[in-house]
Amino acid sequence: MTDRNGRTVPLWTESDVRAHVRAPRSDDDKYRRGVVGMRTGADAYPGAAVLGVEAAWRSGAGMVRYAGPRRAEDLVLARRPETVTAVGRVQAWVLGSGTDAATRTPEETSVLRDILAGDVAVVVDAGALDLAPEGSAPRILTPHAREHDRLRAALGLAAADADRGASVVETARAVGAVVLLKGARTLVADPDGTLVAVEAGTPWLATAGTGDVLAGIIGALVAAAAADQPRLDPRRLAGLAATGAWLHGHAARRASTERAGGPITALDVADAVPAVIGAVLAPVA
Ligand SMILES: NC(=O)C1=CN([C@@H]2O[C@H](COP(=O)(O)OP(=O)(O)OC[C@H]3O[C@@H](n4cnc5c(N)ncnc54)[C@H](O)[C@@H]3O)[C@@H](O)[C@H]2O)[C@@H](O)CC1
Ligand SMILES: Nc1ncnc2c1ncn2[C@@H]1O[C@H](COP(=O)(O)OP(=O)(O)O)[C@@H](O)[C@H]1O
Repeated sequence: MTDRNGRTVPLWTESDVRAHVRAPRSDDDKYRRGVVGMRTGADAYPGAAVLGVEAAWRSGAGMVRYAGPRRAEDLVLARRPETVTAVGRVQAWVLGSGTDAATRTPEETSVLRDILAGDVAVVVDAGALDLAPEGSAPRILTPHAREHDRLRAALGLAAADADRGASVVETARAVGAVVLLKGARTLVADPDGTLVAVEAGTPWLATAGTGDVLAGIIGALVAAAAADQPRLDPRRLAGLAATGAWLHGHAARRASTERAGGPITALDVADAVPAVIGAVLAPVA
């Protein structure tokens, strides 16, 4: 795929995806499959917690641990009683979906800072993006265009211009983390300047909560990879992020196809993820 400046930006393919999805094994237990920890959802947006947790389960997590406000926790457990609300070890974190930095408590800010200063890989979304620049943990940031511009402003960079690819590479370098810029064409840059594009979705994806689902999918992929190999380098994290976007887009297409090409909701996307993963992992004849 050639961008508007004549550069070639590789498109993420199904065989790239296959190399980043961990197939379950007979010697697995739930911890070997990877545990995702999620601090998402707020009283204003409790549904985002449900969407992300659902997506992480549907993407093959061995366990999902959830921590958030009481109302969000109740909704998560009503939808997914499998979810564990006790504190414990995780192989990947998802922070920020359905939260707002402006209303975050100092206690929550302190917990997020500690996670972002740790060794466990973190997917940083929505209301936690303001804390991402100060983090040292391996990080995947998942902004949409407005969030990307806010992040760039915090980094002292001008708003992204029409050359989205150059902008997202610049952001990834400045923040020292993988940046996944959402859109009809999702771009993933690592801090070394490698850029890939994911074109997998449908315009029906432009509906509330699909970004929360994407964060949950990526969290499960990172946890599975980290359960095998705890130290994931930025190139690997970028591959896992691109894989998440590919699965998400194909799940959306599948969900729409099941509805005669009609509209979908965010939960429909999460529901369709297992069939997409199954097809990717199916032995090629
Ligand atoms: N079910 C849920 O709980 C959901 C929670 N969400 C969470 O909601 C939070 C905010 O995300 P956003 O992407 O909205 O944040 P943004 O701050 O990027 O977007 C809000 C912007 O949209 C503008 N806007 C609001 N309503 C509009 C309208 N009707 N027409 C045109 N412009 C309008 C506002 O002026 C503001 O500038 C995040 O934490 C996100 O994760 C969203 O994912 C949606 C679903
Ligand atoms: N026009 C579009 N075509 C295809 N995919 C889109 C389009 N617009 C948005 N998306 C995808 O939908 C998702 C929306 O995420 P986000 O903006 O974070 O929504 P929310 O905050 O409501 O969860 C992203 O994965 C993005 O790539």
